[in-house]
Amino acid sequence: MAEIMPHIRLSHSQAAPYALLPGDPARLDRIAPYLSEVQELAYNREYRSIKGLYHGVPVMAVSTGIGGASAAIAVEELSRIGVRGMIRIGSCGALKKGIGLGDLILVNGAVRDDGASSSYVDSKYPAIPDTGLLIDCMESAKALGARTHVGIARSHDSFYIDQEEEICAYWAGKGVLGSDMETAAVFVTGGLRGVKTASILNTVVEYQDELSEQINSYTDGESAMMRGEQMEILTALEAFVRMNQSGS
Ligand SMILES: O=P(O)(O)O[C@H]1O[C@H](CO)[C@@H](O)[C@H]1O
Ligand SMILES: O=c1cc[nH]c(=O)[nH]1
Repeated sequence: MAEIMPHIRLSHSQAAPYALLPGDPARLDRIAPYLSEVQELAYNREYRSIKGLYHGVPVMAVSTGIGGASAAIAVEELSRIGVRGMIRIGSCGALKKGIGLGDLILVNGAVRDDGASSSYVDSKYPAIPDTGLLIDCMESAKALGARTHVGIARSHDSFYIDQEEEICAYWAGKGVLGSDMETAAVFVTGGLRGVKTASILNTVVEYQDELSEQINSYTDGESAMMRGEQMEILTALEAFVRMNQSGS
């Protein structure tokens, strides 16, 4: 019998070549309408998974929970069952004025301020996406008319440390566009395991706005943030179509 991975609770026979990686399991409900022949696969801890077709291309969506540690487990176990392309579709806080709610950040490198990527490899190893998959994302976002910014994100492990504001100001001063918690771990584990990865982040907090207030209004269906989420889902799905067409 095919080996079932201990955390995602999936085996090789259930895999698709491509996977969307949202943090939040609830985001799968908003991905499913874009797919046909949708199957619910598994739900263990933070790892919920579905599979379907997007324009005939088999795609999974697997939630990774909050933080690099659980995201790295997802990348590991998905690569072991044969997934070759993974795109994180997450939310982020902007670190630059002018990046508005619902704008997408297409990450071309991540500051490794998380613990998980450091457990894997020395911090001199770069947290970068697959170049071809990033280009596929950039072209897809442009074709869809999404508001995008291409640049660096900072992946961190906690919202609530005492120096949070100073740390954000420091990285903003270095030209970093936004903060999330998983991109660095996804890029580093993907790079080490030979998986093509990318990360698209939907802005849910503008720079220097009140964090908890905006995260609380994130589920408002009418909001720019929800349109941003729809755009990141479609951008990633279209990028997988391009990746599939190029045979990579
Ligand atoms: O919206 P998701 O993908 O969960 O991503 C962001 O939201 C969570 C924090 O609120 C962290 O996981 C962060 O990276
Ligand atoms: O500011 C934010 C918002 C979402 N996710 C983060 O990691 N930071």
